[in-house]
Amino acid sequence: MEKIIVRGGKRLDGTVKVEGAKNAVLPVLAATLLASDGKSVIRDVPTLSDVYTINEVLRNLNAEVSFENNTVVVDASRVLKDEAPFEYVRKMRASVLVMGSLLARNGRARVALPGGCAIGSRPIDQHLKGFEAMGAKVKVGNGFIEAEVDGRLQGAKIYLDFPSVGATENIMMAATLAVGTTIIENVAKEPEIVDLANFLNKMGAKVRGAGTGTLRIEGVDVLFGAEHNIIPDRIEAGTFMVAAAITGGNVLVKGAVPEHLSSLIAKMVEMGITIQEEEDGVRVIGTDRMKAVDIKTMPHPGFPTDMQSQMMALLLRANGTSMITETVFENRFMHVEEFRRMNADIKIEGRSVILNGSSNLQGAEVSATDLRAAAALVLTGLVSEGMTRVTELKHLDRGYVDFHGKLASLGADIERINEADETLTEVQDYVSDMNA
Ligand SMILES: CC(=O)N[C@H]1[C@@H](OP(=O)(O)OP(=O)(O)OC[C@H]2O[C@@H](n3ccc(=O)[nH]c3=O)[C@H](O)[C@@H]2O)O[C@H](CO)[C@@H](O)[C@@H]1O
Ligand SMILES: C=C(OP(=O)(O)O)C(=O)O
Repeated sequence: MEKIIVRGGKRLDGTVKVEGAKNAVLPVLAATLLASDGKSVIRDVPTLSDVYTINEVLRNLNAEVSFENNTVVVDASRVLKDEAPFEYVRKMRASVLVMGSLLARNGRARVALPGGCAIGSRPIDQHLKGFEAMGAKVKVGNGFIEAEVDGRLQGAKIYLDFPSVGATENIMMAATLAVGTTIIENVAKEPEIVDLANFLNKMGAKVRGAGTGTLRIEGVDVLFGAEHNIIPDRIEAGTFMVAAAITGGNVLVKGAVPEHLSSLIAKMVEMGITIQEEEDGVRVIGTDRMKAVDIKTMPHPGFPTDMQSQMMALLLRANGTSMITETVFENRFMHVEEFRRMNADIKIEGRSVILNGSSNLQGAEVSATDLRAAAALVLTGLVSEGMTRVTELKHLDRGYVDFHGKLASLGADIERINEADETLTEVQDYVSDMNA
């Protein structure tokens, strides 16, 4: 088993570069299936396990896929299969994003039902409601969802009950090849939605309104492969901004786009942290006197749920009591128990967490419950007394490239080891304690 080992107490200093966004590249790669003519070339693709998984899903559907030097090339011009099996959906829920493309391209899609996951039950009823409104018949059975349409999908007016990111993306992709115009109301406004719409338009689609609450998609007859650069990962950027602040350091997060991070920046400034927008990124200068603040996660441009656990780590170092309310996912507080193992003064009250910033954090062996929790536990380790070991790194690898290496380059005392190497580390620590 692999572990990250962090020893607390180092201030971070230097520059760290952000990768392309996981949550932008996954729908963009799903959208490459819409091109029946020409290859798509997608650049700035991070080497994450989720990217390898979606590439496998595409190959399994009969697309030709290569991934080298952060560039994925997809040729989806052959006849595509229409089934995404459970082995992929189980690994990565975003596999359901191929459904809209397959339905539009083949008139049929069969995708394994995603189960629940560590952050809630995560139904996909809004995706299916959209497909049905466009004329598809949807059946659920034997662990699969099947959607089928006689001929082509038809443009429709669809209202989402909640601005779901995945439903907005899946319905948008399906609507690009529908007959007539589709209007989707109450859609998600995340930067990743805008990135997907930009890519679809480069393929020949007619998508308007991305980034606002309403999308208008005029269907076209055919889409072509296109070239695209993925936007920087605002959640990875935010995670390094917190890393800088939590250690009282001074770090330039290169590639961070301030407009994508406005709610996080506002909260960090409210805490007394200095944030400077520079030409090529965002600089964070920490302080020893951070103020407690309240946070409520919301769809974009509200505070992102994907930054909730990292912010929790940061608030454990602020002066006073903070409250964090999670409104996007029903159960995204699994990391709270792990923080308690690190001596955090923190409790769950319904959909909120109340935490006391004067906690005397102590290193412990903790287990990551999802990818952001993994990052947050490492961040807490950076400021805890003694050694923290973080396990279940498969979660971390879904969303962060070389997380420990990047933190080490900023001065953190951190390493990633196999369990077998740990005995060696313990012996080395014992020897250095004896010599001290
Ligand atoms: C790959 C990707 O981009 N993942 C992001 C995406 O996930 P994802 O697209 O799954 O998130 P959604 O915005 O769809 O989900 C938000 C909430 O809506 C609910 N819901 C969603 C769809 C539906 O049909 N019915 C329904 O009830 C979900 O259970 C959840 O409680 O947006 C989330 C919210 O910003 C982020 O945390 C994820 O990192
Ligand atoms: C929850 C996340 O991702 P996913 O939707 O892929 O599980 C995330 O990126 O924090």
